[in-house]
Amino acid sequence: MASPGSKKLTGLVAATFTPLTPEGEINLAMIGPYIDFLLEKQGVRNVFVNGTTGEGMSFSVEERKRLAEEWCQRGKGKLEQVIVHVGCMSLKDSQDLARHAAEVGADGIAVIAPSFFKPSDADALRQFLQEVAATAQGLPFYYYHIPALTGVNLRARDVVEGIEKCIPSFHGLKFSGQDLLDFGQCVSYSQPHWSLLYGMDEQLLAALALGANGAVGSTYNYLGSKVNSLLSAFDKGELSQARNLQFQVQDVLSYAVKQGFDVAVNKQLMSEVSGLALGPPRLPLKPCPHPRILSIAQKVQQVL
Ligand SMILES: CC(=O)N[C@@H]([C@@H](O)[C@H](O)[C@H](O)CO)[C@@H](O)CC(=O)C(=O)O
Repeated sequence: MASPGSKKLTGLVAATFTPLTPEGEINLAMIGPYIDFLLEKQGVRNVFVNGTTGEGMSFSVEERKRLAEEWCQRGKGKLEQVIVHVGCMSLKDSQDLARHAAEVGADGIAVIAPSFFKPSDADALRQFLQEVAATAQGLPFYYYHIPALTGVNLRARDVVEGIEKCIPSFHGLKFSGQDLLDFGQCVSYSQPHWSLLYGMDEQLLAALALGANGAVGSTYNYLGSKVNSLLSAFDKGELSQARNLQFQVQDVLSYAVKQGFDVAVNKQLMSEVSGLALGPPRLPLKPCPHPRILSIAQKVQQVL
């Protein structure tokens, strides 16, 4: 298990897809080859498991445990960090997953806002996060902000207000929102050991300019190498090169959106580009016709 003084999470973090068999069962055998692909072909050394891209909310607690365990075991000595998303509608399920993540050697956990019964204010959400974090004390904890999917439109800046008083293991946030005012205010409030991870791949450069330390996203599964170049151009102050690389990512994503882009399409795209058989999505997501995937994959190949 990671210690409180563990290495700060920076750089690219792939929000992983969950491999399924053609029959729709979790396919643990794909995780080893998936890790090798990320390391060898994308230069991506961190993963975010069971999140949105990984359809985490569509799996049972038992399935999520088996997935977390496999990613931690296979990633040991290879990946730098495995962050496990443990958010659920039920506080008890989240606590169970958080405890389990600590037991299997995750490097951190993240929690999304519950979205059926929504927290009425930032304090209610902080209390929910606190009760989850307390079951995995010492394991770095990240708040996962994704208002477009949760419908919880609390400002992240309000959520992190005084958060370390109730969550001593708080290490930062994964900000998957468009509101760069809110993101900037989180950065300016943050502590040096926090990681501010941005989650909208199409506008990462803007978040880097505001002080993001890294990024968690779905496209880093297959555009990781390209976006690593963007990060190093930005670090060297080569802004026009960084902008050019961001524009290429934007071209791919705006093309994909025009074709119809969701987690199911994205997963099939990853299978097509990587050659890894990741299988179908789980219902309610539905597979998409293959020609559409091929056309988006061609667009991806053009920028590689
Ligand atoms: C809504 C959504 O899926 N957002 C993605 C992005 O990486 C997104 O796919 C990308 O910016 C393209 O729109 C991530 O923020 C999600 C994520 O990190 C996760 O899987 O937990």
